[in-house]
Amino acid sequence: MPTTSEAIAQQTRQAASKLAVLSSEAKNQTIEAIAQALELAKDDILQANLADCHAATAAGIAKPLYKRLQLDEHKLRDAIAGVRDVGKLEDPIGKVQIHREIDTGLILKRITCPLGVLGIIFEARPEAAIQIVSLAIKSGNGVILKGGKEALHSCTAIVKAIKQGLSHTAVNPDAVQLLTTREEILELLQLDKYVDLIIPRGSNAFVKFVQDNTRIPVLGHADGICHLYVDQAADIAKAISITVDSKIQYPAACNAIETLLVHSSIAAEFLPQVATALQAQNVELKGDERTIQILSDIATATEIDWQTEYSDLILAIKIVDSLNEAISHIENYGSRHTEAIITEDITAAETFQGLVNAAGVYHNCSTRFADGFRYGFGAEVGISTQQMPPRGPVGLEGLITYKYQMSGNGHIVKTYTGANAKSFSHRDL
Ligand SMILES: NC(=O)C1=CN([C@@H]2O[C@H](COP(=O)(O)OP(=O)(O)OC[C@H]3O[C@@H](n4cnc5c(N)ncnc54)[C@H](OP(=O)(O)O)[C@@H]3O)[C@@H](O)[C@H]2O)C=CC1
Ligand SMILES: N[C@@H](CCC(=O)OP(=O)(O)O)C(=O)O
Repeated sequence: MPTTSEAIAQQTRQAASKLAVLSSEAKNQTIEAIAQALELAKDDILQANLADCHAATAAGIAKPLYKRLQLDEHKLRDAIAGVRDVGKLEDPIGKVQIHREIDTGLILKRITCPLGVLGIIFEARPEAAIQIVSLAIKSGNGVILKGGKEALHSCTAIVKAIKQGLSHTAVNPDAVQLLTTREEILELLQLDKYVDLIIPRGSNAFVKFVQDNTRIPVLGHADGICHLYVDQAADIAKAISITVDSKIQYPAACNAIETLLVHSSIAAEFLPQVATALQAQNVELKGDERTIQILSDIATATEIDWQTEYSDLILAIKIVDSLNEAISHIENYGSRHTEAIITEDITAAETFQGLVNAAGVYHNCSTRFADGFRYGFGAEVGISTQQMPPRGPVGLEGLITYKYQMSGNGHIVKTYTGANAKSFSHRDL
């Protein structure tokens, strides 16, 4: 007797195999139908989100996490616009990457194709479900979603609307599914027969837990312990504005900074100004001993602070004596997500961007740019923090694979071996 999750995964697999061979036009019509269905269900979705927000408030959710959970009319409108943006992107499926004559009449092609079925577990951020589904459909994949428990009603209303939209298209609504409990996730992890990729968006511990408990390939989207290093050659005005944006523009996002590293030769001038700007936005500051000598009214940062992703209006500050010291701090405590340097010294910027090992290494701009929409990918499934590709914001390209197609006319390998071996032509067509 299959478990509920197994039955769901089986249905998703069947629906996905049909979706995989749909034309670009049919997929784009489907994406438009999803956008329209979400618009039609707008009131239900916003109502469901209100219920989630009330429950989360009663449970004492932290303010930045509340903002992440909240789906107002503007956020929903932007998410629906994002669906249509994905529709406008080039179809990533069926692209011929290699077209080669191996010998006369023997032709090799490498062609992009969908992965199959994706299992995506994400935090309590309802619009993520919308972004993920649009990318999954455009890349020809079925998708099984599981959102954070605080977003249960919102995700249920969103997926209901999406399925409603799909019911008028060439795509079977079974291609998109929602799981709602942790127990179902544990079952999902065992379903390597039906699921081709698991993407866990969550803490390092959760991503590791998933990796340790499944044979399905895992694309980890883990912690963002992001740093901003203000170099001795920084432009102070730029440094202040970028620090404030990187911290407060969306503090619960994984690409917000948690630690500010400041070169000692600029610290006395920079720190009081940046502290005023950050404190005006209610950011709580913590500093190492040298920082506290300049900013006497802030708390002391300890070893734990360098390891912490606050996801909140809190920032740890450390003074360093060199670019190398900043790089080595990031090497020790960074999570390979997004790291930035503020400097007018091009050599320092190049050294930082060359040596820091992270998915994003930025110069003179905010870490908050780490985002699929801002990179021009239309949307993102999340931000991969693993070393192997896909790395950073994952868009359509991260959801496809390829296959080799070969066509001959009775060709056999024996012809190309032994004393009278024929040579391959290996001619790109
Ligand atoms: N790189 C990226 O793209 C992203 C990274 N993150 C990172 O995730 C971290 C925490 O985010 P947060 O919102 O608290 O997310 P959590 O790690 O608490 O939860 C994320 C999802 O994982 C599920 N989950 C967590 N633990 C388990 C478990 N043991 N078994 C089954 N399911 C589980 C949750 O389910 P349930 O809610 O039901 O418990 C939820 O659906 C932060 O470090 C953040 O930076 C977050 C989003 C994107
Ligand atoms: N790319 C997103 C942040 C990535 C993300 O999903 O973060 P999170 O808020 O932890 O869910 C953004 O810039 O808003």
